[in-house]
Amino acid sequence: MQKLRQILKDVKSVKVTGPEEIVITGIELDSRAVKAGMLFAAIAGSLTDGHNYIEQAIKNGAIAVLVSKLPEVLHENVTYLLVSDTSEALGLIAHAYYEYPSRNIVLVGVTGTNGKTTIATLLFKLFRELGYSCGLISTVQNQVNDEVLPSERTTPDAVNLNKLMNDMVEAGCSHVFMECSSHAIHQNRIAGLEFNVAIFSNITHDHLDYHHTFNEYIKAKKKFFDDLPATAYAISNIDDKRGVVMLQNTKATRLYYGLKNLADFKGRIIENSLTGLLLNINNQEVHCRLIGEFNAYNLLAVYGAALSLNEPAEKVLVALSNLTGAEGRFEYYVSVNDKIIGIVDYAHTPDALLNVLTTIKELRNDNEEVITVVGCGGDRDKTKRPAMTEVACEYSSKVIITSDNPRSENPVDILDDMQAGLKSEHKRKLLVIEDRKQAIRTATMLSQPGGIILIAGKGHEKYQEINGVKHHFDDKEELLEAFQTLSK
Ligand SMILES: CC(=O)N[C@H]1[C@@H](OP(=O)(O)OP(=O)(O)OC[C@H]2O[C@@H](n3ccc(=O)[nH]c3=O)[C@H](O)[C@@H]2O)O[C@H](CO)[C@@H](O)[C@@H]1O[C@H](C)C(=O)N[C@@H](C)C(=O)N[C@H](CCC(=O)O)C(=O)O
Ligand SMILES: Nc1ncnc2c1ncn2[C@@H]1O[C@H](COP(=O)(O)OP(=O)(O)OP(=O)(O)O)[C@@H](O)[C@H]1O
Ligand SMILES: N[C@H](CCC[C@H](N)C(=O)O)C(=O)O
Ligand SMILES: [Mg+2]
Repeated sequence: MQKLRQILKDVKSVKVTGPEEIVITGIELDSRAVKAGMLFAAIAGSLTDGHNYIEQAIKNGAIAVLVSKLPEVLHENVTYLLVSDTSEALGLIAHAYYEYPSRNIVLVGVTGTNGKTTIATLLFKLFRELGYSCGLISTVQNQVNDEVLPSERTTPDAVNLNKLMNDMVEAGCSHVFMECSSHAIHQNRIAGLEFNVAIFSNITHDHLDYHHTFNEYIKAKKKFFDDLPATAYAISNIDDKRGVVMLQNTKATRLYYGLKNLADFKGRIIENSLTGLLLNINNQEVHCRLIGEFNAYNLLAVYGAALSLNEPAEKVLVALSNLTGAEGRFEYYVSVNDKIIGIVDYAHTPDALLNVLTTIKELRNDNEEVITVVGCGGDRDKTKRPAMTEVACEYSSKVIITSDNPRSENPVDILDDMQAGLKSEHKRKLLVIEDRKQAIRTATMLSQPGGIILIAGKGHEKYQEINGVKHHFDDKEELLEAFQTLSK
C-alpha cells in the first residue's frame, strides 16, 4: 500500500487527471490480474497494446492507470497518469513502490549473449562462500540465500523484479546478482535500478526475431552501460569485438578483463582439461572446476567484479577454486560400461554451440567420435536455425537434429529450417529424429565406447513446450536412462 504522490516522485513529466491524494494497493501490467485499488500500467507489447484493456482493468478494480495517451472517455473516480513512455515510468514507479530495493543492496547486473547465468550464479556462490547474505535472479532459478524460487524468465517484469528484490532486502541480503537480458533492457524492466557493477560478457547472433538487426541488439545492450551512474563499475570483455564500444558512453569507471588483450583483469590458460581449468589471473595461479576457454572468460568477469567490490584477491581465488558452474551448463556424465561421455549444455546459439564443440575438440583424443543432439526453439529467432546445424556438423562426427520447445510452430518446419542450405558433406552426417527422447536414445546407441555425446539447447530446462503446454522433459534424466538401457 503506497501513496500515489510518493511513487510518482521519480517520474519527471507526468500529467495527472483525476483524484491525486489516493493510496494504491499494488501495480499490474496485465488487466486480467488487476484487483481492487491497483494501478494498471498500459504497456505497448509485440502482440497487443495494454491501452486496449484499460476498461477491463477498471472493471477489475483499478483506481489509477498509467498511459501514454488518454482514453476518449474518462471515469471520474479513476486517476489517469499521462507519460511519454509507460514502460520507463513503470520501472521508476515499481522501484519507488517497493521502497527502492536497489539502494539498500550492492547490485550487480550481467548482460551479454552468452554467459549471463554462469557469471551471475558464480558470483552468487562466491559471495555466499565469502560469508555474505545474497540474492540471485537468473534464468535457471531465483535464490534468496538457501531458498530456491522458480524463475519464469531471465529477467522478471519491473513489478515482479522490484518485489523480488525487496523480498531479498527484507531477508537481509547485502548483495544481489542478476541477469539483464536484452529484452529486459529494451522493455525498461530494469529502469530506475541503481547498479553498483555492470558486466558485459559478449555479443553474438541471437534474438534477431525481437531486435530485428544486430545493431539494434547491440544498442539494447549498450543502453545498460549508458544508464549507469558515475559511482558504478562497468566491467567488459576486451577480447570481444564490441567490448570497448559497449562502455564508450558510460559514466561509470571502466574496467576490462580478457585472455588476449591487455586488461585490468588479465588471464592466461595454463591447462584446460575435463577436470577443470588451471588459470593464471593477474600473476596468481588458480585451479577451477569449470571447463573450457569460455568459462575462463566467465571466471575473469567474476574475479573482476569481486575485486571492484573490494574483496581481497587471495580470498577470491581460494573461493573460486571451490566453485561449480550453473545447472545444465557443460554438465558431464559417463556411462558405466562403455565409458561414453554425455554432456548436457544450454548452448542454444551458433556461438555457444561453437564454443562448446571447440572445447570438446580440445579435450578429446582425435579418434573419439562426437555425436551432437540439437534442436531450435519455436517462436524464436529463425535465422539462427541453419547456422546452428552448420556449426554442429562442422565440429561433430554425427548430428541428430530434434525438437527443442516447438511452442506454436510445427516441429517439422523447424527441422526443415535447420537443414536449409546445408552442404552435402554436412548432410551426410545428419539424422533427423523429431522426438527428443528417441534422438537421445539413438545417440547413445550409435556412440562407440569412449565417444562423446553433446546434448545441446535445453540445459537445466525440465520441460518440452508444445502448443502452450509444458510437458515434463529433462535432458539429463533422458541421458542417464539411455545409459542405463545400454548397460542392460
Ligand atoms: C517478447 C517479449 O519479451 N514479450 C514480453 C512482453 O509481451 P508482449 O510485448 O508480447 O505483450 P503483449 O501480449 O503484446 O501485451 C502487451 C501488454 O498488454 C497487456 N495485456 C494483454 C492482454 C490482455 O488481455 N490484457 C493486458 O493487459 C500485457 O500484459 C502486456 O503488458 O511483455 C510481457 C509483459 O511483461 C511479457 O510477459 C512478455 O514476455 C514473454 C512471456 C516472453 O516470452 N519473453 C521472452 C522472449 C523474454 O523476455 N526473454 C528474455 C531473454 C531470454 C534469454 O535469456 O535469452 C527474458 O528476460 O526472459
Ligand atoms: N562466456 C561465454 N561465451 C560463450 N559461450 C558461453 C559463455 N558462457 C557460457 N557459454 C555457452 O552458452 C550457454 C549458455 O550459458 P549461460 O546460461 O551462462 O548464458 P546466458 O547468457 O545466461 O543465456 P540465456 O540468455 O539463454 O539465459 C552455455 O551452456 C555454454 O554453452
Ligand atoms: N531462454 C531463452 C533460450 C531458450 C533455449 C531453447 N531451449 C529454446 O527454447 O529456444 C529463450 O527463451 O529464448
Ligand atoms: Mg541466462
